[in-house]
Amino acid sequence: MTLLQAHDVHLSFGATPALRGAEISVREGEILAVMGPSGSGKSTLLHCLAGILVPERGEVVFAGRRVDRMGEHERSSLRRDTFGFVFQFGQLVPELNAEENVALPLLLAGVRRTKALAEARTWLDRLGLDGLRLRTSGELSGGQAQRVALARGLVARPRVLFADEPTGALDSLTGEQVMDLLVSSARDEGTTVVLVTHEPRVAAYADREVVVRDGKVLALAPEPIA
Ligand SMILES: Nc1ncnc2c1ncn2[C@@H]1O[C@H](COP(=O)(O)OP(=O)(O)OP(=O)(O)O)[C@@H](O)[C@H]1O
Repeated sequence: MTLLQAHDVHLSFGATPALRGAEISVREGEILAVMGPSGSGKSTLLHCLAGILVPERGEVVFAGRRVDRMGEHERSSLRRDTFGFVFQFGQLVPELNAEENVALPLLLAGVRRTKALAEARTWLDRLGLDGLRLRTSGELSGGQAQRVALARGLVARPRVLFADEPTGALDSLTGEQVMDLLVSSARDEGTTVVLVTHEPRVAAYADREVVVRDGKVLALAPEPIA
């Protein structure tokens, strides 16, 4: 079943067209990799799907709801309550420790602090970070910080996890560890994942790949079975 869809989406930044009639369908529970060269429009497409940006033309539909027609308040509730995010550079709040960073989405959703922190600890344990829960981002390695960011992206049990180059700042071994955790956690939780990456090794973790080129989405045929 299709959970999230963009149809004929156009968006420009000034004179620069970033999306020019993008079409994409994301099925419930799948891990979809969005590939393509630098500047092709991958991040802009992710931002439109996630209700961060509003297209100038076209439709974005999540679970039957027109995201492109929502006001800022409704889109921000959707992002907070239904979507999770992991970005390239973790973007942890530097003043907070790992446990508090992970608890943030729950606190923003109104969950009591003790409950939110307990849930955060569960996720830190799951991602092998139990010894690091009181460290701030400055006291974590890049891979550890990105695992904390992953825990934060998943803690509120989002329907869709948007991951924009989640391993882009990591060496390849650390990147693979983060992808292993991302994929296994998403599968366990039944979370749908939209993964933007330009690395084929990262895209190989996905169930399906599409390529963005010049603001349009090209679907790839499935690999023939050898
Ligand atoms: N906030 C912005 N202001 C101006 N131009 C932008 C902005 N965001 C993106 N663009 C432009 O829109 C086009 C698409 O950018 P986008 O970031 O979506 O591509 P991308 O495929 O994700 O690239 P990369 O892999 O390098 O991150 C590019 O030409 C980019 O320079």
